[in-house]
Amino acid sequence: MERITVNRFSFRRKGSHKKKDEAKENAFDFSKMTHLSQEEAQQIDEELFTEYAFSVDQLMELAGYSCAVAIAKTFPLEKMTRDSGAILVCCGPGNNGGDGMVAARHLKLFGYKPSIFYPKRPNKPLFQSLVKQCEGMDMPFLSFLPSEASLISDSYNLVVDALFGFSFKGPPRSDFASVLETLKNVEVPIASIDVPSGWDVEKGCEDGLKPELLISLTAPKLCAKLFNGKTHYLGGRFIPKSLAQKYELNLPPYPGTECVVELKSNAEINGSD
Ligand SMILES: NC(=O)C1=CN([C@@H]2O[C@H](COP(=O)(O)OP(=O)(O)OC[C@H]3O[C@@H](n4cnc5c(N)ncnc54)[C@H](OP(=O)(O)O)[C@@H]3O)[C@@H](O)[C@H]2O)[C@@H](O)CC1
Ligand SMILES: [K+]
Repeated sequence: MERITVNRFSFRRKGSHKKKDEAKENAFDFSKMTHLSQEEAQQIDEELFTEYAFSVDQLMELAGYSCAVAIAKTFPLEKMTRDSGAILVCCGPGNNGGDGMVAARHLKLFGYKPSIFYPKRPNKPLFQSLVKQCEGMDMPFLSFLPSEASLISDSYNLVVDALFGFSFKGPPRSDFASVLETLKNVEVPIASIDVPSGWDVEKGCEDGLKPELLISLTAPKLCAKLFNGKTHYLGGRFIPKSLAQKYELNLPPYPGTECVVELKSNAEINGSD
């Protein structure tokens, strides 16, 4: 490795870090990547709060930010054709919905035009603040979701699915069943946060949503083995090394200071591409 010495300090020559990261990524065996069960995902989440004393809003901010970055990398603003970057962010009643509002806030700062559909709001300060932040940044909240999928496809470039994450237990109850049915029929791409909503966290769902982008947080869940969309990112770069070792998480390294890392598609992993 080439080093330059300036006074007493020694620096790696610019670019050598990048090459090292790329080499590590290339060396990663995706066929051995960790996929979490629902219970493991919930246990890790719980430990982050209890053993490591993180607060929910800290992790939600990092999770949502990484989703916004993955979305912007996959669907660049300048390629969007409808209403200069209009996107629809659908948020559910749990923390997955919270990630969705954080992602919406960052996407707005990146120049997109998010509208939010948030039909079931928990009566908790965290979620009330997230709503207030989004309203304060001029993001409209839809009072209902058009039941005709074509109205959504005509108005938005992308739907962000932040309805349910790793705590979903199917089948979807009536209030959200119709929302999921509508989203199944939209023709614009869907970006799902952590788990495609309506999918069983471990077994997936054959006739469920078919997102084009999936952003797995912490680690892919078992259902991600059935994800056939174009792009898969890992985000939520907040896992302490000791926790990763305890759960034997085998995940590709994040490049440099990036908050997301792109994962190989299942077709590439299984060699059918
Ligand atoms: N460590 C990490 O990686 C971090 C992850 N984070 C994020 O948190 C997400 C997990 O969040 P979560 O645990 O709050 O649950 P989530 O999946 O949003 O949904 C629960 C809600 O759904 C409801 N519900 C369930 N089944 C239903 C059904 N069949 N039909 C209808 N409703 C149903 C359920 O209702 P209940 O059954 O309680 O009445 C409850 O209201 C995770 O995926 C990631 O996005 C980050 O924010 C922080 C760090
Ligand atoms: K989701």
